[in-house]
Amino acid sequence: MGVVIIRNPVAGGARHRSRWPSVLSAFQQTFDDLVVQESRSGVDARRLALEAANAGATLVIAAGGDGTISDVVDGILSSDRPDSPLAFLPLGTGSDFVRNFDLPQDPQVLAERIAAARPRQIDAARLIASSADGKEVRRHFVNIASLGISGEIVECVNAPGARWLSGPARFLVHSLLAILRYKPYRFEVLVDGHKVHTGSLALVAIANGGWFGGGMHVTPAADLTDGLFDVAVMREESVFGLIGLLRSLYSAGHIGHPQLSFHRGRQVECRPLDPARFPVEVDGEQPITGAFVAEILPGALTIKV
Ligand SMILES: Nc1ncnc2c1ncn2[C@@H]1O[C@H](COP(=O)(O)OP(=O)(O)OP(=O)(O)O)[C@@H](O)[C@H]1O
Repeated sequence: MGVVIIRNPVAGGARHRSRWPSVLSAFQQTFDDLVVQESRSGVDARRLALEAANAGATLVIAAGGDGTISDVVDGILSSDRPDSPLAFLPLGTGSDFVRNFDLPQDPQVLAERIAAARPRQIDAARLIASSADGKEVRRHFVNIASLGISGEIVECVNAPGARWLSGPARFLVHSLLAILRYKPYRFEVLVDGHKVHTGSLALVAIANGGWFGGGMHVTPAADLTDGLFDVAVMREESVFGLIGLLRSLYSAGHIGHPQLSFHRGRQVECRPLDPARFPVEVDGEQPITGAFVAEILPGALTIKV
């Protein structure tokens, strides 16, 4: 098996669907052994990636947004060939993870850059949580897991009834609604076994990459190769304070804010103090609910970009 593109045909909405034929043609000109597989769901994207890696794909290209990249990473790292190289073809709405790589927009230039790139290692991460029936759930992720208001926004943005709005408008509308309804969440955060917070807060971001929420530069010092999470804890409690804080994230103007602290570590544990209000998002999707432990996996993912 040669080069496999795993494409989410619904990622990025109509704008990306209309671009797809020209993008595909650019990749076909660069890779003569190209196979395209379309996912039917996130679970299906994970399965396709796992099967491609097990079948000996020389390169897996995730074509979609952050959710698709996350599912493909989970598939590759769960396969028998977790060192199978991965590249990205950004076709998502927010496409936050690829901001870490400064990729060219032109599909032909991107395809040539991927073909010429040397494989290298970056960190990935694993979440360990429990399902509703008490079974252990393990899930890889690659960008950011967060909880609090970000989890609530993702829940609303991804709801089937919200899809009538275009991606950016949907994100803006649901962010505003969630902020207007905002009441602080209560949980406990431990970094490498040390308690860094107990009680009310707005948001905790456990980051491998630097961006989430469609361009919010929440952890500007994050390094994909340092073997550590950057953890941002936001304690802001008022609605107006929160609006100001979230706005400042786009330009990384939140650094030094008195209600914010940053931590670094290999393992982060989050426990709800109020289990009914514990919204979690993982790379923009919601694969788990409830308490979890996140572990960094230094150099676990091989990329070619
Ligand atoms: N064929 C499909 N039909 C419907 N949903 C799919 C399909 N394939 C994957 N999905 C789901 O599509 C959702 C969105 O995917 P993705 O994150 O890649 O795009 P996006 O939301 O437009 O971009 P971003 O996350 O970067 O903002 C994910 O929840 C994934 O599980």
